[in-house]
Amino acid sequence: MPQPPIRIAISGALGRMGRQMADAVRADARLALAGCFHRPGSVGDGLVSRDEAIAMADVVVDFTTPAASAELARLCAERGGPALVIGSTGFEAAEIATIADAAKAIAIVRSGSFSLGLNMLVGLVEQAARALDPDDWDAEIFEAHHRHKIDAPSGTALMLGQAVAGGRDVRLDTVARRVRDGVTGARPAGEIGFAVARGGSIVGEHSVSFRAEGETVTVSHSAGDRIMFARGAIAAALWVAGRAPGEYDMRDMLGQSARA
Ligand SMILES: NC(=O)C1=CN([C@@H]2O[C@H](COP(=O)(O)OP(=O)(O)OC[C@H]3O[C@@H](n4cnc5c(N)ncnc54)[C@H](OP(=O)(O)O)[C@@H]3O)[C@@H](O)[C@H]2O)C=CC1
Ligand SMILES: O=C(O)C1=N[C@H](C(=O)O)C[C@H](O)C1
Repeated sequence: MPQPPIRIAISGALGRMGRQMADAVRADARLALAGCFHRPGSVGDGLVSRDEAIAMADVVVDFTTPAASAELARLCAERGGPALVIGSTGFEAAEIATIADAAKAIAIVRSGSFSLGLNMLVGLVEQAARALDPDDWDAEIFEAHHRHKIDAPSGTALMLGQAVAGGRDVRLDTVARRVRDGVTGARPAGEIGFAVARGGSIVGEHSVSFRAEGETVTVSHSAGDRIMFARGAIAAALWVAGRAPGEYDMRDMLGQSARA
């Protein structure tokens, strides 16, 4: 029996990822575009209101801002659905708490990267971090993005940082060095460092280096086109439709959750 298409609403539809998502959904026979919405009050250009889009959808896919995503999660939870796929990055703790609370009522997949390749790399990074003694091997994460990006380090860089911290059985926030400037002192063992570049139209470059006396191990991921983020978000939407309430990530979806 052919399944009816999953109805997808797109939040932030006029953004870089929103436009990619709308094209990808239109091109996918398993999906129907339930409605595209932008900021509240923004209509025309094929847009509907947020309320209309939510009412028509099985899943909302959201690439906007942390504040907009948290508000959307609260709203969907209040109504008992639809499910959510959140790709926004740069969250504060309070916004993460709002999303966690909403996930008690609806299913939410949230990831700093919907790239399948990147999520595979996260597993490799965790494995390397587990194998390489932090007293000898310094972990440093580098990311580069286009000039329009507003948050740093990127959501992906923070995922990679979590993977290093997870492999070392430490909490990232206790060892992360997100910025260096001035006389910083020598590098403490166990620190996880972040470096950031912004410019031009770079879609997304990430690398993790482990450096010891006399040798370096580097793994990296290079994004050439936003379409693969859209394809990953579609895979997440198909996976989360009709799923029990809870907060999920790409690794749950790929069957390799490392969560305690
Ligand atoms: N997880 C992943 O795989 C990926 C994540 N991202 C993340 O997704 C987010 C969006 O990225 P990108 O598309 O490049 O950014 P854009 O700025 O191009 O798009 C975001 C859009 O959201 C709109 N917006 C703001 N507030 C609301 C609201 N309350 N309701 C609906 N729409 C709203 C913005 O409108 P306005 O222009 O008027 O401000 C903007 O058009 C970022 O956090 C980015 O880091 C990006 C790529 C992949
Ligand atoms: O803002 C972007 O463009 C991207 N954001 C995500 C992030 O913060 O890691 C994913 C991707 O790198 C593109």
